[in-house]
Amino acid sequence: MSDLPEDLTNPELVAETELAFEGALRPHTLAEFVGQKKVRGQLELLLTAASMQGRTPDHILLAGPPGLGKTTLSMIVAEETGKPLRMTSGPAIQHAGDLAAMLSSLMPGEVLFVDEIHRMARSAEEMLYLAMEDFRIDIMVGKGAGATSIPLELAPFTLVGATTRAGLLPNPLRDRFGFTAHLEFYDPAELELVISRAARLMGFEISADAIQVIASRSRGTPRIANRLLRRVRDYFLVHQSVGDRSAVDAALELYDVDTLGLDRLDRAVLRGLIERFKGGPVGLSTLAVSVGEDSETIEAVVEPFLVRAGLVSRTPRGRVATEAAWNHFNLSQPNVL
Ligand SMILES: Nc1ncnc2c1ncn2[C@@H]1O[C@H](COP(=O)(O)OP(=O)(O)OP(=O)(O)O)[C@@H](O)[C@H]1O
Repeated sequence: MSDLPEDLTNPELVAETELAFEGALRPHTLAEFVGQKKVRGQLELLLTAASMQGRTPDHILLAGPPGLGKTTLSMIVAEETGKPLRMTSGPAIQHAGDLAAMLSSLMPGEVLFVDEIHRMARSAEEMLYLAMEDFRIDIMVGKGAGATSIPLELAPFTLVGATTRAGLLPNPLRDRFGFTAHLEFYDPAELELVISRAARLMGFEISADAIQVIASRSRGTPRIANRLLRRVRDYFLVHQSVGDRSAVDAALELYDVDTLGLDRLDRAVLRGLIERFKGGPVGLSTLAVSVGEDSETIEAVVEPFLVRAGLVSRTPRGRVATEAAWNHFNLSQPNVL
């Protein structure tokens, strides 16, 4: 059975039922997209220049933790260019043939979104280099000494790749993107805008200070903000409460969302760091093993927010719990000599 409080603040997990809800709240244009001012400006310039020259926009890599709007931005690129969008993901491309079939059926100008692009098969990656650069692929026919390659022209397309692990992409692939957008966690004021927009779309009243509380517990992530808002709306409905701060506090307490919005895994990592390793420094893989998770999840999903929240720092000797982390658990940091 799923543990609801844990799921609530995990931006990686998206239930089927949530997809329709997310779809309804997605902004459709760059102007509607809240926050990420720098990335918005960069994308706007890239898309406008391409449209002025009547060409397909350069390939775009969107890098950043889950739930910050990478899928949404890929949809916006398609909407802004007025072209169809084809969506797939790295794990779905396990053979070069899967990719060849998709690339050869693209319409001119189509936007191809590849989520988790760092998880694509190596053979497909190599095919993609040529496709991105020359809009061409080489199809191998036959086997062994008699094998020949037949070039196949492709319609020009824009690849939008999304990754939580830009560092894992091989250089030749990374270099073929005309632009890499690094999505940052949202600050509370931006999340307040995301939440008030979503509340408006969901058609319910909520006070400004209630919005503030939700924003402060959303881990800088719009997906979590929208999810908490949904639970708060349920609470308002069932308890027939007005959308004020005390009802929000009660709703979030019920779902065990702490004051910083930390989830079970965040807390396990922090507690492990403090209790088992006296606050560190400790290496990433040792820390991951101690909480029963793989290093990739800790590095890509858990750590970025803990670092950004000032709870963990990365040092050359390993991860260290900061004083704020000790304080969060009401523990006192031992004196470091
Ligand atoms: N800037 C934004 N303004 C308003 N809503 C946003 C914004 N960014 C994301 N959202 C909302 O947050 C939810 C998650 O966004 P999205 O699916 O684009 O994230 P993602 O980065 O692609 O996540 P993942 O990598 O896990 O697929 C969606 O419901 C979307 O509407």
